[in-house]
Amino acid sequence: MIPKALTIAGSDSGGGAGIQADLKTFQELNVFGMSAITALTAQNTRGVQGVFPASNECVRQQLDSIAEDLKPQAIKTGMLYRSSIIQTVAEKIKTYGWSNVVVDPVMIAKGGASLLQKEAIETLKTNLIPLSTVITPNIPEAEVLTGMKIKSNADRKQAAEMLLVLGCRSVVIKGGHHEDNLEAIDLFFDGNDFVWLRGQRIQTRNTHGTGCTFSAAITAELAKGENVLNAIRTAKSFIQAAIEHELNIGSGHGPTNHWAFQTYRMGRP
Ligand SMILES: Nc1ncnc2c1ncn2[C@@H]1O[C@H](COP(=O)(O)OP(=O)(O)OP(=O)(O)O)[C@@H](O)[C@H]1O
Ligand SMILES: Cc1ncc(COP(=O)(O)O)c(N)n1
Repeated sequence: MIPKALTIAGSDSGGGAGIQADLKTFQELNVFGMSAITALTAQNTRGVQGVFPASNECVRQQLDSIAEDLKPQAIKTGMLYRSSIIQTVAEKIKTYGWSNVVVDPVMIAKGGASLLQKEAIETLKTNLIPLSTVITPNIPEAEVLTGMKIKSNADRKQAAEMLLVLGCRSVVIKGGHHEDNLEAIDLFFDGNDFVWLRGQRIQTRNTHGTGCTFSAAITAELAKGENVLNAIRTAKSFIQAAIEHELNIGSGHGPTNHWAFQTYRMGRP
């Protein structure tokens, strides 16, 4: 059986983040990729020049078309933009009984553009996060979702505990935004164990789409039947390779190298 994964996210015309990063990642991990697009963005490595959200009906129909014919073994959400799209997605996850749900609570693009309306944060917390197998906030997103400041490792553990109370089955709080100069360390928590996932921090500005790529890699591994922690370990290895073997495309924050994992590194750390 060919594993199939679905991404529900925004399109990045520049090809480094969003739907484009997700489908490239699925492909590299030998998973058939499908997409439901929540918004079109006019975007490049310099920033986001325009955001054009889809109608609820457009999102609904894409999800129905996929569900009626193609059963995804895992799904991820990225940019959802507004409350009513989150509600639509949550309803469809329940209607179709989709499991292995990865929620990347995308809020703000690197250049500062808002990819989620402020009033949608509550809907994300109450409607979507409780349906998720794992959520993958970066540190600023975890701060918004918990209302606490995250500085120390102890803070991050406390935030992970608070996020689990929202109803997700597990959480990984990514460390890309941490001030550590030597390592990029992510924290996994599933209610029992805290696991720190370490990687060498690469000094580069070519990190556009790291979060999307990381959560897409988790989704691809879940679609193949891997457990959550193994899926996250592979995703960490995938993103490490993609940042390390940079491409230098564009004049701003360039995309990561989605070929690198296949080319240079096949295993988990
Ligand atoms: N400079 C870096 N070197 C190595 N790994 C990194 C670097 N930056 C981020 N990572 C890793 O990439 C993954 C994504 O983390 P990050 O915190 O950057 O997510 P994000 O904020 O959602 O992405 P973005 O900043 O692109 O929006 C994590 O596994 C993180 O540890
Ligand atoms: C359509 C879209 N979705 C998400 C992101 C954030 O990307 P990331 O956090 O992976 O850099 C983005 N810039 N554009």
